[in-house]
Amino acid sequence: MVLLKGFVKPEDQIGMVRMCRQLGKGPGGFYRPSFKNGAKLNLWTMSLGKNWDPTLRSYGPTRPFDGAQAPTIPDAFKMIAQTANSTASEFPQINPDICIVNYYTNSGKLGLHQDKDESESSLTKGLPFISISIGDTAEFLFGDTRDQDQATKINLESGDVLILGGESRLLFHGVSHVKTNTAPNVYYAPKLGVKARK
Ligand SMILES: O=C(O)CCC(=O)C(=O)O
Ligand SMILES: [Fe+2]
Repeated sequence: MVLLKGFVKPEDQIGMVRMCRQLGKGPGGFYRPSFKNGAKLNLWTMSLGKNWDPTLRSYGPTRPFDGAQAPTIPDAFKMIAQTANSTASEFPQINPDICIVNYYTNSGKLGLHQDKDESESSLTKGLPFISISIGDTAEFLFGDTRDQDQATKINLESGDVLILGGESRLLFHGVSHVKTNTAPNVYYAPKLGVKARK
């Protein structure tokens, strides 16, 4: 696991927020997904490149509930993710074809989970996912099990990039809470997590 503090320049953070707002309002934009039992997750999400269905736990070109096609991943997002990826030279380099954008309001959170719905070959090669945080600081948990009490806590601040690859690719991770009004600029949204992967 590699954490690049303050990796994304302030002007690029603002550009990403603008782009997410614009894409989020269009077809395939932000929605609040549900668990299998019908309860809603505490975040808004959209998938770029390919749609990730949190209920089916699989990828496809369109999303089942409204038929919307996943918008294309903006080049600027790919560029930032790939530059961060090459900085963490211990991990293989990817050309991301999936980007999931999570938008957390003040009460937003995400339980401990593994990201393991990517292709078999992506997982066995330990291809990294690259997670860019923008906006309010999030308390991020990670560990070897789903046990929240044993997890390590770190703050993900605006502009931080976290890369999980190789041995750390299947770590359990989640967002315990968002620290309201900690973003460096009022223009920024509450926390946005932009995750690029293959
Ligand atoms: O938003 C984040 O920083 C993490 C999100 C996450 O783990 C996921 O979407 O699988
Ligand atoms: Fe995840």
